[in-house]
Amino acid sequence: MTATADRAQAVLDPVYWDYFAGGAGDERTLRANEEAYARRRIVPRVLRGVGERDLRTTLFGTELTLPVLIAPTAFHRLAHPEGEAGTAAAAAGAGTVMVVSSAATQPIEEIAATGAALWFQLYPQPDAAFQEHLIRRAERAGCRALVVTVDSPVFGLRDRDSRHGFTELPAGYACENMRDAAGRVRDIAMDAALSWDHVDRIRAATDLPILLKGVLHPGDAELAAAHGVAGLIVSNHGGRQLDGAIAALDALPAVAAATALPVLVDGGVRRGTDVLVALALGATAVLIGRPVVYALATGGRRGVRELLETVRTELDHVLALAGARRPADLTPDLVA
Ligand SMILES: Cc1cc2nc3c(=O)[nH]c(=O)nc-3n(C[C@H](O)[C@H](O)[C@H](O)COP(=O)(O)O)c2cc1C
Ligand SMILES: O=C(O)C(=O)c1ccccc1
Repeated sequence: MTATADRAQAVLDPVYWDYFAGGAGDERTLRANEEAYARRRIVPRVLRGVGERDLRTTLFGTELTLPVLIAPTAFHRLAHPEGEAGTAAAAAGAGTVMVVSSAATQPIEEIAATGAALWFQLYPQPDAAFQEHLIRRAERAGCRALVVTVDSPVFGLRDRDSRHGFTELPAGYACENMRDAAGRVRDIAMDAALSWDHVDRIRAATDLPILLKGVLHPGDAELAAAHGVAGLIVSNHGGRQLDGAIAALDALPAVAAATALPVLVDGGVRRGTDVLVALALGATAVLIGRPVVYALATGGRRGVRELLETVRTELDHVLALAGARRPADLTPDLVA
């Protein structure tokens, strides 16, 4: 991953690089996410007659060819002119799901035209009518799930962006999926007053499965199930929100133990071994954020496809070495 990050830094405007790469505060949580994987050691099983591996995973009725999704990240056109549609084309080619950010810089309909299986990420909006408008649009575009980000009651304080004065998209770019019924782009509202009532409201507004993204506490995992949520994403927003928050991987086991819902995790997943460790510790699948943006910046859709194929090859390989035929064979005893 380091090589791609370095190449991305070399091609990107330094302001955009810092936006993509950076985190909140002292970036402790940003670092902790990767360090948590680096700390784990795999305890492989031998002579299991594994044979050909099978990486397929089904999530809410969609079959993925590998248990690795594309995390929602903002502003893909700042990374590469192909933008979100380039990323989606790679997801389609690889046979996985792209979660499209609320802050995508292309219309969801254009992203969907690539044929990719899409989920739509939603910042819960205090204006109920506007929120319902956004949900309808995502549904009509064919999105198969809603990912409701709950770790952002306020926007994270990111020193790198403050230093650059990077507060909004440059001219010629817009959050195309934040248009209201009159076609005007609205700012993404973050609202610390939001509560579980709001989750209930979103649920009442759609039949799509709802995942909550940004859950770290097992108590919230229990509440989520009680509120009819379909799945969870254990995440600290890639260290961009609450600096000092627990590493995503460290939070995973307790969240997975607290609920029967499918639990996904993101933050710091860089290699096939990381995917193996996350699945062994209770995840049904993982999502990848920054590496996708870096691959898009350096190679457009082909770059992102290459990244996904590399992760697939690595995961297939380490499953064989650890004595597992399929993701479901991975259990916590395989990780020390
Ligand atoms: C540049 C950037 C933009 C992001 N934008 C969003 C967003 O719009 N919505 C969201 O829910 N998460 C967003 N995230 C968080 C990612 O979905 C994900 O949680 C995180 O990047 C995973 O960590 P990783 O980058 O270490 O893989 C963003 C992350 C980055 C790096
Ligand atoms: O930068 C982010 O992490 C992010 O989530 C976001 C939220 C709103 C607008 C743009 C990006």
